[in-house]
Amino acid sequence: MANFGRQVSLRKKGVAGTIRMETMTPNIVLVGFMGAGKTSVGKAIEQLKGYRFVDLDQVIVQICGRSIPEIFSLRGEEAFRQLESAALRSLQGVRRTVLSTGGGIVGRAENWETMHRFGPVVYLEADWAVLQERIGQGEGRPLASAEGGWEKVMALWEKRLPLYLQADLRVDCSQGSPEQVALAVLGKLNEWSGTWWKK
Ligand SMILES: Nc1ncnc2c1ncn2[C@@H]1O[C@H](COP(=O)(O)OP(=O)(O)O)[C@@H](O)[C@H]1O
Ligand SMILES: O=C(O)C1=C[C@@H](OP(=O)(O)O)[C@@H](O)[C@H](O)C1
Ligand SMILES: [Mg+2]
Repeated sequence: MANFGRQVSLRKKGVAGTIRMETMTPNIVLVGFMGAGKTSVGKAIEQLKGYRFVDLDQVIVQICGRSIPEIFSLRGEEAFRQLESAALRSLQGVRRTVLSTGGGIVGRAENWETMHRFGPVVYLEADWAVLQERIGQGEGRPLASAEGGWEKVMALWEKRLPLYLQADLRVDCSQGSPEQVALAVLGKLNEWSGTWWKK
C-alpha cells in the first residue's frame, strides 16, 4: 500500500527537501458489492468535497459505445473484465477524483495495484439483505438479473467477500442516505490519514 499523507524524501532522486504524497495522489476509490451504493456515494462525495466523480462503468460504456448488459451479452464476461482493467489503467494520473468502481473490480490483482496507486481504497460494506434489496430486479446488472436466481448472486458475494478486505478502509453503507455514508467515508479517511484528503 502506498504511504499517503506522509513525508517522502526526494534526496535519493537528487532533489533537496521533502514533499507530501497528498500533492500527488488525492483521490478516493470506492469498492464493494453490487448495490452497496458506490455510484450514489461517489456522487455525494463529489457534491460534498468538490472532487470530480468518475464511475468506471460509465467510462467503459463511453469507450465501447454500448451499455454494460450489451457488452456482457455480445462479448462475454472475460471481455468485460479486460475492458474494465483497461478503463481503470486509462485513469492513471487523475487528481481530486472520487472513483466508483464496479463490484467485480476486486477479482484481478492488477486492478488492486492500479487502485492502490490512485489513493485510499474504501470498501462499502453491507449485509446480504440490504444488498439484495438495493439490487432489486438487477436491471442493468447482468450478473444479478432476477431470472438468474438469487443463489448464484449470493454465492458470488460470498466468494468476493475476502477480496474486498484488501481495501485500506471499511465503511458500513447499510444505514443512512448516500450523503450520510459519504460523510462517514470522509470522516474515516480523516482519522486514517490525517490531512491529505482535506485539500
Ligand atoms: N445509502 C443508501 N440508502 C438507500 N438506498 C441506497 C443507498 N445507496 C444506494 N442506494 C440505492 O441502491 C441502489 C444501488 O445503488 P448504486 O449506487 O447504484 O450501487 P452500486 O454502484 O454499488 O451498485 C440504487 O437504487 C440507489 O438509489
Ligand atoms: O459485480 C459485478 O461484477 C458488476 C458490477 C456492476 O457495477 P455495480 O457494482 O456498480 O453494480 C458492473 O460493473 C457490472 O454489471 C459487473
Ligand atoms: Mg455502480
